[in-house]
Amino acid sequence: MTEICYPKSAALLSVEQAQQHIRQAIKPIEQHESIGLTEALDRILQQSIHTPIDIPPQRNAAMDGYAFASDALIKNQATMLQVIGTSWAGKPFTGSAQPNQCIRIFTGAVVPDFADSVIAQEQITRQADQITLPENTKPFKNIRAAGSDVKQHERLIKAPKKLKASDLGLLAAAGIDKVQVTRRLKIGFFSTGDELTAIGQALQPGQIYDSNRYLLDSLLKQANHLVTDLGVIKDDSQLIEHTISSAAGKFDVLISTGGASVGDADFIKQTLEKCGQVNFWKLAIKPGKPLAFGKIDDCLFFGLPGNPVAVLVTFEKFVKPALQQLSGLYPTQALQLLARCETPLRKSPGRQEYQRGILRQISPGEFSVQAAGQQDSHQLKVTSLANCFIVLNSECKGVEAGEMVIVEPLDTSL
Ligand SMILES: Nc1nc2c(c(=O)[nH]1)N[C@H]1C(S)=C(S)[C@@H](COP(=O)(O)OP(=O)(O)OC[C@H]3O[C@@H](n4cnc5c(N)ncnc54)[C@H](O)[C@@H]3O)O[C@H]1N2
Ligand code: MOO
Repeated sequence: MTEICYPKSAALLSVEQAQQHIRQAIKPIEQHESIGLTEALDRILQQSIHTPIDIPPQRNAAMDGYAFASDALIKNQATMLQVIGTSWAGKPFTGSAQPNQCIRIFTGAVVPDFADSVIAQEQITRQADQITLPENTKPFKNIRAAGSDVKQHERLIKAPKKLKASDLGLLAAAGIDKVQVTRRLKIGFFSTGDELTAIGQALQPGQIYDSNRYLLDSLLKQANHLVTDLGVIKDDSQLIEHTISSAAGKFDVLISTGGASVGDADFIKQTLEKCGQVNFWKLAIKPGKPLAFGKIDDCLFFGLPGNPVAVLVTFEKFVKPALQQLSGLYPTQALQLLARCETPLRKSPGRQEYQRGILRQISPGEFSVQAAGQQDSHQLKVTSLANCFIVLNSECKGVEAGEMVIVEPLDTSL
């Protein structure tokens, strides 16, 4: 009988080492395009923007009331003024006024040059065209100066930045209708596995539904990504090689799931080696150990493990920051909080674990967490229940109930 000797695992790269390898391998995309504001949400701004005008462009009222010159105020006495006109928002008052005159004014309306103060209507009494300002009325109130938000030529937004709703509001306030953004990242992804069946079809013995493709598709859905689903590829080294080599030239990033480990039907790592280069394979992370990362020419390749929870974790920790960097952003770190762990957590030393947890806010700034359920890497229901990762470093040998742990929220509202 021939004895088979399986190679033992070499030392595993840490999460931080792997992230560093990825950062070093990435050259941000330099091509950009000009797009309209309505298309720009979540796109990556490539060129800093300065405002061509003051915002607000003119001095205007912060309250509905009356605009007057403070010289008219009589110390320790009520002041009577005559109302001689109105400044509406969008229809300024164009006349002039004597010192004892004022105008009716509305929030946002231009304050005419003669006036330096606005009083809210609730504070005065009015009879016909006469108003009475109470004694000790304060001057210079309720006027927003031109440029009090942003001065002309000041920088509005520094690139690179992923544009959010308030950025677009700010750009619109400056009258800017177009922005220079990084072109969309072209991302292709596929599943590997003979056992995979598309949803909508009946399962045959030994088959499972291909959940990874839906998970990955959802993780990738973003305004900045042009995503192509390349389907399911059988566990056949030639088919996998053909898929990778023919797709690499068309995408900035290729992502596969499954076939990343050491089984006889796992071909991802060796195919990547054949078609391009493997930067690393196998990490001290759980789940996600057999992640393979490399390049085929300029195309980044992520061979994610097949287990669905490993797909989620490796996407969050490695693919997401890589996509940010590729599109010109600085990769963001996950927000980490300290929470009291309500349940004991089992863990063996050796790999950094991202256990799935349920995080609760007890009071502002005070959190508790519990395991969302069992922690096997095929368990999607527990992952669906979870709203955070509980991060346990590789030396950790388990957690007692009541200990403080680091958590990374997956949802922004608890
Ligand atoms: N002898 C060893 N075996 C395994 C090791 C190891 O170090 N030595 N590592 C384990 C770890 S950790 C993981 S994770 C898995 C990853 O293996 P692969 O990337 O090769 O993935 P597969 O074997 O193809 O599949 C694993 C698991 O996931 C299911 N799967 C695959 N694709 C999908 C999909 N698209 N949708 C839903 N589920 C999918 C598949 O049926 C398997 O159950 O290897 C361990 N083994
Ligand atoms: O580390 Mo694997 O990714 O057990 O699931």
